[in-house]
Formats: sequence, C-alpha cells, structure tokens
Amino acid sequence: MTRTADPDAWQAAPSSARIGAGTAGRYLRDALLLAWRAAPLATTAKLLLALLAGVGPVALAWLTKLVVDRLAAGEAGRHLGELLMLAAALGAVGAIVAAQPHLTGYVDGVSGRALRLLVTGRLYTAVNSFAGLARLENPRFRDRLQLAESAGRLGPAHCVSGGLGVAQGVLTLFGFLGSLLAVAPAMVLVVAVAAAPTTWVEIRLSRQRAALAWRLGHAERREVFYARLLTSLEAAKEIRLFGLGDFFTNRLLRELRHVNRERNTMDRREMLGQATLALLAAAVAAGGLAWAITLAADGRLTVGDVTLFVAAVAGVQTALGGMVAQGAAMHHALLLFDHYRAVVGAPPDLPEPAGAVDPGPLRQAIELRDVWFRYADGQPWILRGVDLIIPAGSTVALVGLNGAGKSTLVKLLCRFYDPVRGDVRWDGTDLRDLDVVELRKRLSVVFQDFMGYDLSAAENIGVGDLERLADRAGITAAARSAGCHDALAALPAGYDTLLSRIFLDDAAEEDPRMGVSLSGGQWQRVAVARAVLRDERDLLILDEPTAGLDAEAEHQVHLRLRALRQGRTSLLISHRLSTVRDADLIVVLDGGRIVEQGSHESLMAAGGRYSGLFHLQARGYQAPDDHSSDRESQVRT
Ligand SMILES: Nc1ncnc2c1ncn2[C@@H]1O[C@H](COP(=O)(O)OP(=O)(O)OP(=O)(O)O)[C@@H](O)[C@H]1O
Repeated sequence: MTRTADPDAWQAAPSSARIGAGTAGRYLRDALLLAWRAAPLATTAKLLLALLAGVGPVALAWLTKLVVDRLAAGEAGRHLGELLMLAAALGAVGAIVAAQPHLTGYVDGVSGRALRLLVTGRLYTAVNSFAGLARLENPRFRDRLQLAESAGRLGPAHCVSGGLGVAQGVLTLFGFLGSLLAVAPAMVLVVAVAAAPTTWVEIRLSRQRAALAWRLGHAERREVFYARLLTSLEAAKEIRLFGLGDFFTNRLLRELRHVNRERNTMDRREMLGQATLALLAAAVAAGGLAWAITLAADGRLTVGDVTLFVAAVAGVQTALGGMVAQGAAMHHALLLFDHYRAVVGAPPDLPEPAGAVDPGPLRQAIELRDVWFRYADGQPWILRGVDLIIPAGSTVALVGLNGAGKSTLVKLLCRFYDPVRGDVRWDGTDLRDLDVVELRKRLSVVFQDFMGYDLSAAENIGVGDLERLADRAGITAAARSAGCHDALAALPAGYDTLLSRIFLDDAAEEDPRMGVSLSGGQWQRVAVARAVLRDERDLLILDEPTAGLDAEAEHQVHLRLRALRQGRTSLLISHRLSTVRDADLIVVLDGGRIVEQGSHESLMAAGGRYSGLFHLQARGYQAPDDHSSDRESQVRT
C-alpha cells in the first residue's frame, strides 16, 4: 500500500477563526498530553495549583462569614477557641492563596520551556520529513509554517494554561454561585444573566484575534523578509551600491503600517467591548450590594451573609472575567495550535510506498521515460516528454541555454519532485517505489546554488557525509581533490576556522581572525569537496561545478573531477562546452525537449545546435580577424 501524498493536505485543517467544541476538546487533550509528556511533574503541580486557586477564594469568603457572624452575634467570648481555629484556617488559606500565583508562575515557566522543547523538536522533525520541495515553495504553507513556528511553539503551553485557568474559574464560579444560592438565590440569576454577554463578547473577540493573526501572517512574513534583507550580509553590497536601503525600509514600514492599522482596529474593538462589560459588571455589583443592604436592614440577612454576598459577587465577577479571558486566550491558542497541528500532522508531500525498495547499487542505467514536468498546475511545462538514458558507469553531459530545464531535471533525479507525466527509473524501478532516503544516500550532488554554511571549514566539507564529519584525513583529501586544501590550511585556525562573520563563539569573538569569509570561487571548491567526500556514491551530479572558478582552477578541478568520474555514473551540466567534450554522451536540452544527443565528435559533425554553441564559444577566444572564417558555420542559438 502506498501512503498517498497530497502536497496541499495541510490546507484541510481549519484556517478560519472557528473551531468546534469537539475539535477544541480534542486539541486541548492533545496539548495536555504533550505537556504531560514534556514535564509530568510540573504538569501535575500545575493541575493541583489550579485546583487550589479555584477553591481558595470561596473558602476564604466562607471562613470570613463565619468569623464575622460570631463576632456580630457577640459570641466571641463563648466561642473563642473556635474563633481562633477559624482565624488560623483563614491565615492558612490566605497564605496558600497568596503564594499560589508565584508557585504557578514558576511551574508555568518550567513546564512551558519543556513543552516548547518538545514541540519545537516535533515541528522541525515534521518539516525535515517533507521529502520534496513543493510545500516549502508554497506561500500559503510558509504563512502557516510561520504561525506554527511562532505561536505554535508557545501555543500548546497557552492551551494548557488557558484550559487550567478556565477549570480554576469554573471551580471558583460554582463555589460562589453556591454561596450566593445559600444567601440570596435571586442574585444567582442576575449574575448569570450579566455573565452571558461577557462570554459572548470575549469569544467573538477571540475569534477575531485569531482571524487577524491568519490574515496578517503574509504581511508579517514580508515585514520579516525586508528586515532580514536590510541586515543581511549577502544583500549588503547591492543594497548599498544601488541605494536600495530606503526602498526596502519603506516597503518594510508599509507592511508594518498595514499590520498596525489592523491591530489598532482590533484593539479598539477589544477596548470598547471590554469597557462596556466592565461597566455592566460594576452596575450589577452596585445593584446587588444595595439589595443586600436592604435585606440586612430588614434582618433577613446577617452581617456575615452580607460580607459573603459582597465577596461572592466580586468573586463571581472576577472568576467569570478570568474564566472568559482565559477561555478566550485558550480559544486563540487552540486556533493557532491548529496551524502547528496542520504542519506536524501533514501527510507526506510525495507518495511513500508501504514496501519502499532500497535502490541498491546502480547496475544498468537511470532512465527518464517521456518525462513531463511543470512546477504547478497552470504554469508552463518545463520538461516536455524527455526520454534519456544515463548508462551505469558513463558520463552524460547536459547542455542548453538558460532556462532550458537542466537543473529541473537534476531535481527530478533527486526526487525533490515527481514528474507530472512519465517516470524516472533506477535500474528499471520507478523512483516513486524507492525509499527516498536510501536513494539520496546513493547520490552526490554539487548544486548550482550550493550552500555556504556558517560553520567551520572542516564542517563545511564534512556535512557532505555526516558519518565522516570527524574524519579529518578524509576531509583534507576531499579538499585537495577540489583544490581548496591550501586555502583552507592557510586560514587563521586552519580547517577549524569558522567560515562566518555572523556567528562567532565566545573564544572566536576574542580572536578577530576567527570569522573568515571565502571568495566565491573558494566557496565553490568547498562545495565540490563536499561532493568529493561523498565518494563511493552511485551517481555524481555536477550542476555547473566550476562556474565561479578562474580558468586555471577550473581546468584543475575538471581534471580532478574527471578522475573522480572515472568508471562512475555521472551527470555533468556546464555552459562551458570545452569541459563536457570528453563526456560519453552529450545531451542538448532546449525548451524542455532533448533536441540532440551524441558524442562531441558526432554532434560537431552534425552541425546542429551543439556545434553552433561550441563555435560561438570558441570564437570568443579567437582574435577578431579569425571570426570571419567561422561565419558560415554560425548557427543561431
Ligand atoms: N521552483 C520553481 N518554481 C517555478 N518555476 C521554476 C522553479 N525553478 C525553476 N523554474 C523555472 O523552470 C525553468 C527552467 O529552470 P532550470 O533552473 O531548470 O533551467 P536551467 O536549464 O538549469 O537554467 P540555467 O542554465 O540558467 O541554470 C525556468 O523558466 C525557471 O523559471
């Protein structure tokens, strides 16, 4: 059975500001389970503290009523022992109620941090499990990922705190409502009616807040993008030279203004709603007090009843306010937790066969059969019916103009995407039936847009094969092959030099020589060394591996790569045709179609596209006078 993939399945989870009671209950349970798994002790302590915080105020009010009633009845002398016991109980409960917020704060911190660790690990494990690239290229997914990253990491902790806050409020509320029922049953009705609009308004506000977070996600991501751009070292040259600083700052401020406007509107709504609710609460409290005083004057309530009544009205309103606020915060956190769940629970973006096959060593060939590919529905076809065989042990070169689809073909070989039509086969087995992790272990690639990591020089090569990260001899040999050993050895701390001007560890910060940047060509050699370290792989793919190198270095690196390719299966992409002429097969891609293939000699003899490109490049190295002799052989490219 194949685990079906759906690159858009993450969208199925609700992205609106509504969440049903059943879903909310499920999410809350999941958040609690996560909290329990992350920090069982702290979570238990949180539960107990919430219980204490819930019943504490009610106990205080009742103890106060009992003391006041005894004192008002002039029975202090007769019941002194009992009164002192009540006073001691009041002190003890008061101490617990006073200490509870501090204990809760501490426990919240401990459990929140543990939970964040767990949730963060799960989030990035999920992101790493997406085998393809399409999801990461989807702007809506990135919005969701950002919400999952920011709110999602704290979201579960907020869900738990909110849930416990609500539970605590419910305890207090029912405790005081029970008390009110004992002294003035009609007042229960008044308080309950007054609570209804509060609950309704707060839930509405919470929905609006969550919808706003979703709506603003895109603008906030752009804001972060401009902010990063303005401080990015890579962009700094162009930004300064082209005078782009104000341009990007203005764009950043435009996004920020938009976000501010929306948030101000939301705050205004919140302020108006909550101020109205506060007025309503004050009116209910004042009316209730006047009523209780009237009853006490008639002798239908004791002084203790009035104190209990006052405490109960205040307690109910505080509990209700807290409950609704915590409930709203929980509701907001649950809606944001939804984004986290959508990312973490997203099904595979590429189909995963249940019985995925280990590709095993390449023995015959990699074959593309009538491969059609485009990056999204409605976008132009990038590959149009490509049929290509890369025989095991041979070097195939892929050439063609910019945008012909060469790098796209490489991405399909790595299975970053699946063909829309047709298939790619490894010794006859469709790549879709292979274990993608095992497949990638059999590939070594120098990507056109390779990475330069803010790590040490040795690590920058070692990441090519994590098992050899500590294999200094292997790393040095790879660097020699790629022609960057001398440059790396000459760095201030040799291979241990941090290739970064951004992150310096404590020791490095004190040593101004530690953060070093390489030249473009040197970085490229490091990328080649990374691929060389990954030797013994079945397929070596080199996508413009020497584009940034000087002529001498290019020659040397190609000589070494040629030696490395010897007897291996390799795919070489290069615009410099002199570097591909010794390939066993040269394939010319044009507009997503293979228009020619053959050996250098046969393609030159055919006088087609390849020969035209070759002559064009060769002419670039000749004196102007020589050009006339070539004019007849010019082919439009
Ligand atoms: N992630 C992507 N999403 C959408 N379109 C893309 C993506 N990557 C590449 N393309 C488009 O696919 C086409 C082929 O790009 P590709 O990088 O495969 O060309 P190439 O032959 O390697 O070009 P070059 O010689 O410039 O490296 C281009 O038109 C490009 O705009």
